[in-house]
Amino acid sequence: MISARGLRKSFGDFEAVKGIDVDVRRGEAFGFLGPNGAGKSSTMRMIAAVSPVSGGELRILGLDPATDGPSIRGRLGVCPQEDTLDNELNVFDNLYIYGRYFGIDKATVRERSEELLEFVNLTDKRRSRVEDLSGGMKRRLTIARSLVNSPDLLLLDEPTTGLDPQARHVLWDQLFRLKQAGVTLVITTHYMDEAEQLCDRLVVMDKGLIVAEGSPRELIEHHSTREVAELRFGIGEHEALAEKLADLGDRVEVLPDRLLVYSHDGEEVIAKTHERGLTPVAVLVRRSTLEDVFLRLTGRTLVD
Ligand SMILES: Nc1ncnc2c1ncn2[C@@H]1O[C@H](COP(=O)(O)OP(=O)(O)OP(=O)(O)O)[C@@H](O)[C@H]1O
Repeated sequence: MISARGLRKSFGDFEAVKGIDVDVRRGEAFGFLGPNGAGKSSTMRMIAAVSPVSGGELRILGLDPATDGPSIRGRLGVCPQEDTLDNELNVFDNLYIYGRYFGIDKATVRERSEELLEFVNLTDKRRSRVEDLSGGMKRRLTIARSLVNSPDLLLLDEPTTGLDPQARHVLWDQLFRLKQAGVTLVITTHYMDEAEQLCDRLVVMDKGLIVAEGSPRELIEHHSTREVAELRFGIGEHEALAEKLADLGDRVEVLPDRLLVYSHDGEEVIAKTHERGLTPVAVLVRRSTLEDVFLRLTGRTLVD
């Protein structure tokens, strides 16, 4: 569905994407995970054929965005980071008018709009004004709109940024159902839980480069330990204590408010910490996540 080789994007002298290789296969959910400024949106806009490639090769659905932009755009669904719904129109007309832009006939687009409203649970809001919708409803309507032309490939740029936890879960559920229906999903996100929930495969991006690639499970197995013991001591104590606890795990990370000890047995780390006469204010043992992978690879947290 997508093939990129040495793909680059520059803005003047600044290189936002510094030569990346990506392959997205039909039917998978593929993610770009990285912090703000990693180059995810710049990559996504090139894939959406709305931003010219600065270097390297890019094929979308086997087509070249430089010469086949209109054909590519007609076959994609795009859900941009910012909502771009038409506030002047009601919910139904946002779908209907958008569908008509694609040249779909009136009866088909009407039927399709009704189906999509049903799919995103907005049927009872069909005559509401867009500005009266909650943030989660607006996102769902944007996703419905991006599906009006029945795309094979759906691009979602930060689909749940700014939504509350419940609205995020509703949206994940809908994206999961789309994937089951055979739609290929490409998602950018800086939420590691979103990447873990939705993506079959992902690339971790940082500063315009891909720093790792694989399924969430592969990335975690390869770059982290099974468990992490989180130890919270008094403010300012973490740096010095990290040295004292360094031998308890594969490695220790110092965050401003806690120590992370990476080990296959987190409970043992905590027991040994107490044996050494150290008493953390709070402890937690958890499984490694993609956040730990990112920290390992870049030395920073995703939400910096
Ligand atoms: N039109 C532009 N002109 C100049 N610089 C840009 C432009 N668009 C993006 N950039 C810069 O390119 C870098 C990558 O931005 P990009 O939006 O691709 O990152 P991102 O990973 O999607 O982050 P975000 O989640 O904040 O969108 C940033 O440093 C950004 O300031």
